[in-house]
Amino acid sequence: MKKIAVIVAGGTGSRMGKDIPKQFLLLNEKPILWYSIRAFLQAFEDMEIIVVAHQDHLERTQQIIDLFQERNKILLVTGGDTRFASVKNGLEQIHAPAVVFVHDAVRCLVSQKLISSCFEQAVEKGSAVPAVVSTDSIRVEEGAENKLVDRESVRIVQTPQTFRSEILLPAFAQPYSAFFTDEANVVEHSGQRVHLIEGDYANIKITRPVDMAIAEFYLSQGR
Ligand SMILES: Nc1ccn([C@@H]2O[C@H](COP(=O)(O)OP(=O)(O)OP(=O)(O)O)[C@@H](O)[C@H]2O)c(=O)n1
Ligand SMILES: C[C@](O)(CO)[C@H](O)COP(=O)(O)O
Repeated sequence: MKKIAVIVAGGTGSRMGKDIPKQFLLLNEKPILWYSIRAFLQAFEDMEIIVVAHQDHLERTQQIIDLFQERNKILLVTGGDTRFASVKNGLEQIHAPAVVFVHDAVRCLVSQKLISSCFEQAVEKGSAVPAVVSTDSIRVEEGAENKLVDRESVRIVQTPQTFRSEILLPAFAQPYSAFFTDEANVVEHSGQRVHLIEGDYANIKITRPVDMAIAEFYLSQGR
């Protein structure tokens, strides 16, 4: 079965508040995106990669791709205005049955173990979406009120969200909805069940400046 990682790097990083999108910020002298590409190249010999980049940063992204000897396995595609549109643009390049990993470029600490688990579970069950239990209490706001939610029933969802292509590609033919913040929602809305697997607390999404310090720490520990 073909293995294809769609690494979405088409965002602008508004919450990070830097001059360049966060996927190009350096950790130990290498851009965040570089670590995400490396993780998938290392996971499987036959991995193919589609990197989706913002139209204003195609050249910068290609320069990162060119750092890899395996650059012939990496295709660069232009992103869209939403994460959904960026993923869809990447998926349009897939023309044969495959296991497809959709991954946030900014989750650069993803482990080999998690990528392998996602693959095995997606082959068996059709989908594998990593998620962790919240370590904080959770409350929902309802108008002026708020109430506690049983946190054991809540999951914090990560990437790579991994699916067999025959499930994922038709789901992305649906018209865009603001609820489509990840692939799990898109697939579920298409009528398919989504299978959750155990995520990894270190697999953080670099979003705000504090996350850079956390990522630096993990890298110094050999991630
Ligand atoms: N139109 C978009 C928006 C997001 N992404 C990607 O989706 C991932 C997760 O999104 P997020 O962390 O929200 O990134 P940004 O949209 O860049 O950040 P912000 O919401 O703070 O602007 C990132 O790798 C981002 O580059 C994308 O490819 N295309
Ligand atoms: C896909 C995702 O990382 C799963 O947690 C998340 O939904 C991305 O959200 P964002 O608002 O685009 O950062």
